[in-house]
Amino acid sequence: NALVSVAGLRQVLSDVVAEVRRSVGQDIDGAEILHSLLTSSWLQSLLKVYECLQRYLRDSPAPMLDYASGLSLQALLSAHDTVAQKDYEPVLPPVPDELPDNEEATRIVCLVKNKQPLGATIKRNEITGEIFVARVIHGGLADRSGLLHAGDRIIEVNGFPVDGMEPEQVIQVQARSHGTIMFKVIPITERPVHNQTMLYVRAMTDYSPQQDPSIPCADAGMSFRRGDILEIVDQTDALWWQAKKLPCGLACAGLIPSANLLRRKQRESWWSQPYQPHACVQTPGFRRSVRLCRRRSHGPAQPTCHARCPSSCYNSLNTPYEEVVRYQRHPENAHRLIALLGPSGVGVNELRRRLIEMNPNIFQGAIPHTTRAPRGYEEPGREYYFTKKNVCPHRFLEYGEYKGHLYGTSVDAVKEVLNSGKICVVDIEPNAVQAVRTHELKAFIIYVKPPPLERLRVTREDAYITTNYYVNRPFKDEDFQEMEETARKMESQLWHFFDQVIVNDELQDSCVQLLTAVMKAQDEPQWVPASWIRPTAEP
Ligand SMILES: Nc1ncnc2c1ncn2[C@@H]1O[C@H](COP(=O)(O)OP(=O)(O)OP(=O)(O)O)[C@@H](O)[C@H]1O
Repeated sequence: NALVSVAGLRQVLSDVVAEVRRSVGQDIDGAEILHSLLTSSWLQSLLKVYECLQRYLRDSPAPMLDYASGLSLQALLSAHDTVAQKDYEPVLPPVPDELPDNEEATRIVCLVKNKQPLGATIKRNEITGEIFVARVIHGGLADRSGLLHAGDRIIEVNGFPVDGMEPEQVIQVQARSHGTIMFKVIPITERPVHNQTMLYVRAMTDYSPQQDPSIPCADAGMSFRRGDILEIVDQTDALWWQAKKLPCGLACAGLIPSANLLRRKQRESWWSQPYQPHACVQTPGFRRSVRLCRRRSHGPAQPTCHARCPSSCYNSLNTPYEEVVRYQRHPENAHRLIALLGPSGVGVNELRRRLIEMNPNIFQGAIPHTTRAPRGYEEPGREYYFTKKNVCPHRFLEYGEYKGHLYGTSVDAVKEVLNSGKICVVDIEPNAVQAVRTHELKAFIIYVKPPPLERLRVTREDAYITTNYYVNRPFKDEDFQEMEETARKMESQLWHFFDQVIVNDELQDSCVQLLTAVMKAQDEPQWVPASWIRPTAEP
């Protein structure tokens, strides 16, 4: 017995190795798999069995009584019979007697209905009136049965011939049945080859099947929000994909528009909307901090090196889904850039300053460039990099002008901190989001969100706001309202880029949350754009 079990165990372990190899081949993060594998309850149970067997081999226990082995065999057989005699619900109806002559061609499929939907959609051939299975939803009842396939022709449902019926009538027939439902089908002869590779995407837009009249079956649809991570499980249909939302609670997938279809829908709705002058978060959100003099200007927006639109307006029109992969920084690789973003006055600088103060050996800001002359106490490369040239030709994350001089944070300044082994923490404007989401900086973007108005009033009672004219004064209700308005705009345009959201209510709590998020970004697996890891991949 022990030998048989050891052989079985060996089989299970080699299956596990094969599974790990397959997953590694599919570019899943290795450490995460290993962790989930080692903590899985079944492996623990398996190891316990193994230990028992080892102990058995070592101690070679002998039965206390001669007839003990006979007794245990009897007990085993009796347990087997009890289980085998149990009636499992429900009883399936008998297979009909009169099968058509060409019985080879038909198949009787009985499915036991539970609370779940059937997980298949149907369509009618408008010329012949024949009813077909249009699609089988991945992980649904029909799919798990393995007996119904897209393209199967349905002849009867619960004994009712369905040819010529409207799809809605067929659905009514099946809805009336309780317990089991029987289909008579002519299976499709050539099933499409499923050549699925695992694909994960980040949704760059919101979608609701209930508001989409073009979806073949709204009940089979899946809604999602910008920023959600979706696992695409079926792309057979060019228009309607099947996907699951992660972290995955449901076994059953839902229908979502394919990238092409969604792009088309977005363009159509974009054209049909009344013209609005560019409504991106530009100047209203600009920080007032003196540091970079990115003052709120009352004139038109300052052009910046990265003056492209930061938000969904262009970006998500081209890429409604961004392909993502699981990425975990290797301890020897540079840290990910930590980019903080939030409406002016919310506390981005305060949080950044406190984080760096907590441990300046680990956290550091990037040193800005300026075209102004150094002051007496300033040392080049400490407060600023002093440059005579216009800062724009450098690769700048952002820059602005103050009293005729340019100030800016360059990609190189960020990289210098990262290359020194420290964690670089910067605060960015909305228009720098794209500039930090790159293969080389791999920014982890933290959005600092204002708490509700009543909490702002309480927590900011003794705080001071830096106004446009660099005057510190207590916060007023108008400041809070402006902060919330900017927050709304930022969220509506950039939500899908946020890796973490911190509501800056109690400052101490926010600092703890920030530190936790920063360490998580460096040490735990995260979803990142696939193009960061495979730079040659299509963006
Ligand atoms: N959670 C908080 N509770 C109380 N006061 C806070 C909190 N967060 C920030 N503050 C205070 O609010 C004021 C504005 O914060 P901070 O300067 O960090 O804003 P900011 O988001 O960087 O905006 P800007 O760059 O426009 O100044 C500061 O006086 C800061 O100490």
